[in-house]
Amino acid sequence: MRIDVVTIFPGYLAPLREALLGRAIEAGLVELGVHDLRDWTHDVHQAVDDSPYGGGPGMVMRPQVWGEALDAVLGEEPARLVVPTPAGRPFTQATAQAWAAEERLVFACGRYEGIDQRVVDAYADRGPVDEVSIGDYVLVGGEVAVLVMVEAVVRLLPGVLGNPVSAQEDSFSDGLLEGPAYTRPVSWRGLDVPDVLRSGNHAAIARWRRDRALERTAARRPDLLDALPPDALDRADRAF
Ligand SMILES: COc1cc(COC(=O)c2cn[nH]c2)cc(-c2cccnc2)c1
Repeated sequence: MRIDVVTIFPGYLAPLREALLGRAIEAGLVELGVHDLRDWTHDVHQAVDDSPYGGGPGMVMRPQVWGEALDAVLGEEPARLVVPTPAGRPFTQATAQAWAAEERLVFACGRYEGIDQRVVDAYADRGPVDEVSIGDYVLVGGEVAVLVMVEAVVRLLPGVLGNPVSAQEDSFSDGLLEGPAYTRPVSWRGLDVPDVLRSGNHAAIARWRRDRALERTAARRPDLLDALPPDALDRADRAF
């Protein structure tokens, strides 16, 4: 997979070259290109924004600069263009799973009040364009959202995670939140590891873990329970 990011703050994307993701890049599992949007400006001020038509607060990013940058970065290769924005569709584990199958992802990091809508419109007939949100809050720019989405996607690529099974057993992969996890020591500050986890009874352990996941999901994310397909919960599950 090749990932390109266009931003006015390339340094914001430096963490992508650290640790697990950095090793995936070094191992050739993923290629990463980070591009400075200002490289496609031609004026002495390297202006990337301008006042919004119709008035209103803040500035809007200019279409011409983005057009030259994305033409150059996208080239002729097909790619999914992703624009992080509070106004986007929710980015979920399902989105990450789908994008992990893509050959190319190109991320456009907006700042100010956003990017002139014609940029999204102009590229919509060249290939898939996704305006996506990582949550219901407003950031100053899309760069942090790109760090989140790239990590969620790249960890799913074959060979990136040491133990791939954990990608399948992720939170959300069975539609529920993960329950509590424990490790040594068995007693810590007067708090003990639940006995069942040390019983060696794998059926009881699986039941206990499922019950804790259902309990946590009902308490913290009832919306996820409502979204489960009807056959997802068996009779023992319905005890919750
Ligand atoms: C491309 O257009 C954007 C992008 C961003 C950065 O992304 C996020 O904030 C985000 C992404 N997922 N959840 C939040 C922010 C604005 C923005 C700023 C101020 C007022 N209104 C909108 C616009």
